[in-house]
Amino acid sequence: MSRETERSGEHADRGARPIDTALVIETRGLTKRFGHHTAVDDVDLHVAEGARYGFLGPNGSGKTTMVRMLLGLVYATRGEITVLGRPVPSRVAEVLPEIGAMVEGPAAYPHLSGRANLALLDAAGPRRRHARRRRDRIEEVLERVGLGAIDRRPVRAYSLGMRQRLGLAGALLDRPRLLVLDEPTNGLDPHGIREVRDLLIELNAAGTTVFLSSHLLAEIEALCTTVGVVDRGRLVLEDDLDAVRGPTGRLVVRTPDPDAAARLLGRAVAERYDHTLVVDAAPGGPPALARHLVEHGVPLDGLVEQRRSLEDVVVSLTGPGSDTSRARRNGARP
Ligand SMILES: Nc1ncnc2c1ncn2[C@@H]1O[C@H](COP(=O)(O)OP(=O)(O)OP(=O)(O)O)[C@@H](O)[C@H]1O
Repeated sequence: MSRETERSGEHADRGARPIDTALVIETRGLTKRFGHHTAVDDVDLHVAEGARYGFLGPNGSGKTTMVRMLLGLVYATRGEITVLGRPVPSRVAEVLPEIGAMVEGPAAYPHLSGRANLALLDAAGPRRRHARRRRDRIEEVLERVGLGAIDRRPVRAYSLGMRQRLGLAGALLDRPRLLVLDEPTNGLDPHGIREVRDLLIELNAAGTTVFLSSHLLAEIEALCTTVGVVDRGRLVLEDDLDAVRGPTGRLVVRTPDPDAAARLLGRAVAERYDHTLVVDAAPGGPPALARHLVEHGVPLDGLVEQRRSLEDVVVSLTGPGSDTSRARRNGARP
């Protein structure tokens, strides 16, 4: 799948294209304006069933607005949304029971305990009829998000990380087919971030499609299979992460004797640091270069294709955060 999006130009066939049922989220020409400001601008999003989709963009680029529209919490100015095969917002009530969501930080009653909050959520959800199993469901999701040991303290005494986990527990209550999470690791320490990542990978392996927004490139890179990059409301890239991080046409050579390697390879060496050389690829690829080096007595620790980093791609496609650039235009200090 490769869908580098057009920066301008309308999609003539947009209205005529049938809905792709392999997609759990699809938007066409989705636009949201707040007054004169366009927060989301003509976005065609494609989230495949089973994907871990990372919606990446700088602060103020429109991620939260997009997520809120997907859940029917904000109405679009223009465009169409289909989630799990149903149009949103007109039939959002039919799909919400299959979606676990956490938007703009977890919402909870601060004077109640985490368990009491989950019990209220559970009672309001589609499983409310199975009240006898409520306690088990709550313990199961608390365990999954690493809050199995919480006591009766009210949520107002929780750290931001604990609230985030509680929000995630709430999103998991109904074993959703689709998880929509806005900045799910906000406020977590590195240990917590890793736990949430492992949990999302585990849920995804069991069949849940994961859509998450983040401004954290490393988080998307470590977790996602597909990435959508948004910049000032526009989707500037949507592709599989493997394709985005495609080969650069160079090879990375690690050797205990970089001087000998550099002498042998001459002008093919594009960069050099410590025991690593970045070399223009020649015909035959890594095997031919490895043979050439070893035949000339250059010992090798490793030799791999160099791949573009997600960071390089994103920086080349995006500007500074839209809030920053707007502030600059208005003469304020960033
Ligand atoms: N209700 C609103 N009224 C007016 N402007 C809004 C409203 N909600 C969002 N915006 C503006 O729309 C733009 C996109 O905001 P949004 O919160 O969607 O961005 P974001 O990518 O989620 O940012 P962050 O990463 O900082 O949360 C911003 O410039 C924001 O100020």
